[in-house]
Amino acid sequence: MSDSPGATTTATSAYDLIGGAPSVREAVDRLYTYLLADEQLADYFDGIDLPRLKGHMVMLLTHVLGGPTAYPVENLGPAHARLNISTAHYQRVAQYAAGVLFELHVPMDIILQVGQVLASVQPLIVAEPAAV
Ligand code: HEM
Repeated sequence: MSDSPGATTTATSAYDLIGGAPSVREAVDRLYTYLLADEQLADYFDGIDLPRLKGHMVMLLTHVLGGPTAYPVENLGPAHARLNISTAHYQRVAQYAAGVLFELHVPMDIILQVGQVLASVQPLIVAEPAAV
């Protein structure tokens, strides 16, 4: 047991573990580079304010990793509602997100943790099949 003044019991967040803000920014930059280069996905981002979108994604990823920024997850529904996103396209984006984290040597446990959060917001992002 240590009572030294500098001792801390604060658990290191996944955010700190992967290198904090610079790592998150790099992950988001790479993610949108891949999404815009994918011909199945690029059209969704036509006319979108990309710096603003990246800023929100940085906030979301920071939030998910236990970092200092909050992002109201309930905003995801309204943000994607008009886009009519299919499950296949959702999966494509989620796979790119996992791939980017892997590329940046993020530990697999954290990638899986992020993946669970992405899965939990899938219903907010994917359009329900139209009732006929
Ligand atoms: C995989 C899970 C996804 C997450 C976590 C996510 C996250 C986000 C976030 C944080 C925003 C910004 C919302 C705001 O303005 O506050 C956003 C907007 C947007 N997302 Fe996603 N997204 C996902 C999937 C997708 C998919 C699958 C597509 C299309 C294939 C997509 C296309 C867009 C577009 C075009 C916008 C901009 C909407 C606008 O400003 O009008 N997203 N997304």
